[in-house]
Amino acid sequence: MSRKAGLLSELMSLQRKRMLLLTGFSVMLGAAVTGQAALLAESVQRIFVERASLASVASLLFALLAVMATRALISYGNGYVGLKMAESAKTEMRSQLLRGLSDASLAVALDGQTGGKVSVALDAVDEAESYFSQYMPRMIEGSVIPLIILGFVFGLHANSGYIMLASAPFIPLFMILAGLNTKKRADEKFDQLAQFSGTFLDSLQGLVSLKLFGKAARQEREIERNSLAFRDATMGILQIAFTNTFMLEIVVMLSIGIVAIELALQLVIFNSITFHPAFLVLLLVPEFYNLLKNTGTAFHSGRTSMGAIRKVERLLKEAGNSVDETNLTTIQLESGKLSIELNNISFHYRPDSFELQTGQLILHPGEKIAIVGPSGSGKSTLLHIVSGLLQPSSGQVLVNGQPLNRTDLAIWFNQISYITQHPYIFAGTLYDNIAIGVKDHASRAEVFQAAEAAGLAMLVAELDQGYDTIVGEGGRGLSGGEKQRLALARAFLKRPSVILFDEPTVGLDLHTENILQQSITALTKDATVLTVAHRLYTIRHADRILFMEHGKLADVGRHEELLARLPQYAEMVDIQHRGGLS
Ligand SMILES: Nc1ncnc2c1ncn2[C@@H]1O[C@H](COP(=O)(O)OP(=O)(O)OP(=O)(O)O)[C@@H](O)[C@H]1O
Repeated sequence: MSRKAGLLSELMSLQRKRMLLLTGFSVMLGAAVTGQAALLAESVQRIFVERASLASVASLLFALLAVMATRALISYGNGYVGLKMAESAKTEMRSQLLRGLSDASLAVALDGQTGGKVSVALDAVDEAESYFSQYMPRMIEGSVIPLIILGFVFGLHANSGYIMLASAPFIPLFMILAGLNTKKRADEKFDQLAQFSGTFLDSLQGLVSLKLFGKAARQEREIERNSLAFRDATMGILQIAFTNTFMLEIVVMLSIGIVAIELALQLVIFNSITFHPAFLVLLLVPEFYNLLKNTGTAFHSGRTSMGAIRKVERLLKEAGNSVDETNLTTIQLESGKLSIELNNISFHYRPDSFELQTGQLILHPGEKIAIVGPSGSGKSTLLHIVSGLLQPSSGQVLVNGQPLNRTDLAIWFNQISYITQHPYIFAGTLYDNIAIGVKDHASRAEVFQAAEAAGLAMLVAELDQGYDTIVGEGGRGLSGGEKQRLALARAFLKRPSVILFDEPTVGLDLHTENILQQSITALTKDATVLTVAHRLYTIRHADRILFMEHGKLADVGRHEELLARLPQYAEMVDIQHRGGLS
């Protein structure tokens, strides 16, 4: 769905039927309110004024009871529809967020604080609930029932009707004045909450580093500062709410008082009205103002919710409009050897910063390509572009001659494996962590086979619970080499046509490196491979080497060719030969 119309109107358009239902309920509620007052006034008139026997008014009292029960039932129905509206709006917002964030490019995913995004997806969406469960039902009630009551009162006693008509606009006026301020404060509140959540998660994740650098106390103060700012923003909103309620109460009490005095004067001094209609009007007046007052209170919480909805909308905008995956897929890929063409790609993270430029380059099917170059020259960025995680600013990636669009990514991801230096291990069993390598279900035997091929069998044998050992956050830790092997096992299970690989530079002993190398050779046998290479072994055995410098491809060729013609390359190889000491 288009986001041009705004998230709120998008959400409201999904609620049309329920809004109609609420309007119907409100009309019925208006009839019940006036009916209840009429029956009550009639009962009082008969029992206390006309001194009728209880038996003669029994049917009247039963009717009154029935109307009261119906009113309660309709109110319940109103609340239920409101909750259903809130439920579906929250589901819609969360699924849009989930889609938006998972479809977002890597650059967007890395932008901003994770904790802030989590807070928007959880807290802001929850806060948006009252717009649908409170604000909308009260607003509909407030625009239907008071009109019914007013019409009824005008029929009974026009003067009271005029007083109600003259005083009623003060309530929406207060609502609007307070609401304008609430909207701004609600925006501030959610900014504070997102900042607080972001800093909190960031600090938790980096707790070890903070402690080691003796900065834990400083971070504690930062969290405290953020939390106090959030408290102040919340208290500011509550202050407005209390002032608003106080002002509304005064307006309501004054208005009821004026109508009551006017009725008393007409009844006692001018004798221009009888007890029955006067009492009926007196019963209806508080109903009228209470409804308007409830609308005022709901208006306040509605404005707070709008702030939350805007926060969700902003995050959705940042994530980029989620791609509608239906029928947009154009690329046709079959497993096997795939060629990749980089067609004059340029990319920058931000304007006026580092820029990657590839020129024209074809990676042939089954070719083993190594990317080398100084730190910061753009090797990982190039890998991210080829993987589809980053979208080029201009130029195209072509796979088997077909341009790779954002909509094709699901198909493309099915064909590739990207093994980074720090593979992510999810909280779960070792088995599940390997099994995510395939889109469809993999048999246990296939998972075991993949683990064995990746050299994980020895580790599994040492674990009490074997493949069912919980790893990742909160589970058993894994070493750098073990994580790499786990990532390789995922790839073995997937058997991709293209493998993108970011070799770890440090930390692996020769034995582990040997096991990994054997696994990698077996895995990459038939695939097209693009490796950010640090090991001399990989570089030497590559079919071609891309040498990158300042974001550009400085040269492309075989090891011997580059040694002969590119001094920077020769120097790099020399340093590697001397064990990295220069
Ligand atoms: N998310 C980002 N936002 C902005 N700039 C970035 C981002 N990621 C990387 N860069 C910058 O882009 C440039 C290339 O980074 P990249 O990680 O591709 O280099 P690299 O050659 O892989 O480096 P290394 O060998 O040290 O891993 C660097 O100047 C880096 O600071």
